Amino acid sequence: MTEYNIALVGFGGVNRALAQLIAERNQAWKKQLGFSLKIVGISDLFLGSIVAPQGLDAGLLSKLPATKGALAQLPGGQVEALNEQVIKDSGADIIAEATFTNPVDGEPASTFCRWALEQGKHVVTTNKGPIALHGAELKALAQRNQAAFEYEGAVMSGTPVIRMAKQSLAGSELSGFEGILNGTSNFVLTRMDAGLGFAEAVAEAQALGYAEADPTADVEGFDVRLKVVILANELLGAQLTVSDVSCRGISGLTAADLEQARAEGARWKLIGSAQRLADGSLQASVEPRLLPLAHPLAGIGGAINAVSFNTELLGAVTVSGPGAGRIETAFALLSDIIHIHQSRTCR
Ligand SMILES: NC(=O)C1=CN([C@@H]2O[C@H](COP(=O)(O)OP(=O)(O)OC[C@H]3O[C@@H](n4cnc5c(N)ncnc54)[C@H](O)[C@@H]3O)[C@@H](O)[C@H]2O)C=CC1
Ligand SMILES: N[C@@H](CC=O)C(=O)O
Repeated sequence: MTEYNIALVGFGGVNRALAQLIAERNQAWKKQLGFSLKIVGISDLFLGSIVAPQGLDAGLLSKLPATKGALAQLPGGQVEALNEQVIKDSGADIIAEATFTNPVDGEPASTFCRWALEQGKHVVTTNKGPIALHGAELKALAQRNQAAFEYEGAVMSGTPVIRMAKQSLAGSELSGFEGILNGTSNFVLTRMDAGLGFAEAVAEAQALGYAEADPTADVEGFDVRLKVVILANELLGAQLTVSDVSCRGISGLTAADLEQARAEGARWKLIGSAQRLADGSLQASVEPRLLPLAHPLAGIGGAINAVSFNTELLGAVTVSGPGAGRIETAFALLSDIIHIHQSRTCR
């Protein structure tokens, strides 16, 4: 039975939910999955940091008060976020990186990934910045150091999309995709349809742990733009950058627009898409689209997301499931760890 030492970088909603899952399920994982996880370090900008090669109590951690420097209350804990020390010196085999997504340059999360990969430590991350903005470099670094770099949760949270499409749609001649790829904006549109104001709906999405630290990224489409870049580069062999994807969010939609759509038997949805054109070029966009109710994406409500892959051999293949949520996204980290474990033990 394998025990992986894991360090958590960023201890907000997602990594705290991972600690909760470890506390509740580690024993069951030994039997079901053939491994368990020991938390040997945590760092967080707000909570501080701790290195504990002997292992930390995941149950206690998942209930740590969300107060400034709270990790300093634990023996050996510090008020400062000593990210580099936690990544390099905690004895971690795996770094779970879940700090803020920076949609402009992907930092400092990309540097956290580099520190880990340079030392041959595996990285699992839900952060979209490093993959969308530095994906090729980080994948090459991982390969050079025989480390895994996994990021299933970066698109559609714990709903299997990236690995599923890469593995199971290989050979199907994928030509593009369109999808609802942001839980917050879809939740906001659904709540506005039920009569809530825009700001109240955004506040609800924040309270439920769906929104980015700055929800502008959700409602202006910047988050979906990163996801379109990730999917296009992973699945369509593209080398897109964010500037290749036109982007408009939902902040311009009013209650009157939604009401008019209802009257016309349609719904507004924020759609991210990329399509390979006949000349081989790729057209990619993020924009609100008015969908007739019969459209497969029109009925997707709340924080649920869905993506339809266009393939030559199967036609459209649509995957739907949670697009955001703390436990849902922590599951994505678990699925990355399972993938790492299986790749190394089932050769
Ligand atoms: N919450 C969700 O539903 C999903 C989140 N994600 C991504 O996962 C990541 C984490 O999400 P959440 O946990 O919800 O966010 P969060 O905002 O709850 O937590 C992020 C944590 O990272 C810490 N942090 C920020 N910068 C840091 C730095 N430089 N050094 C150390 N710690 C730092 C913050 O103090 C905060 O506690 C984000 O990148 C987000 O975009 C991806 C899919 C779904
Ligand atoms: N804020 C994002 C979280 C997942 O990427 C969303 O709402 O989809």
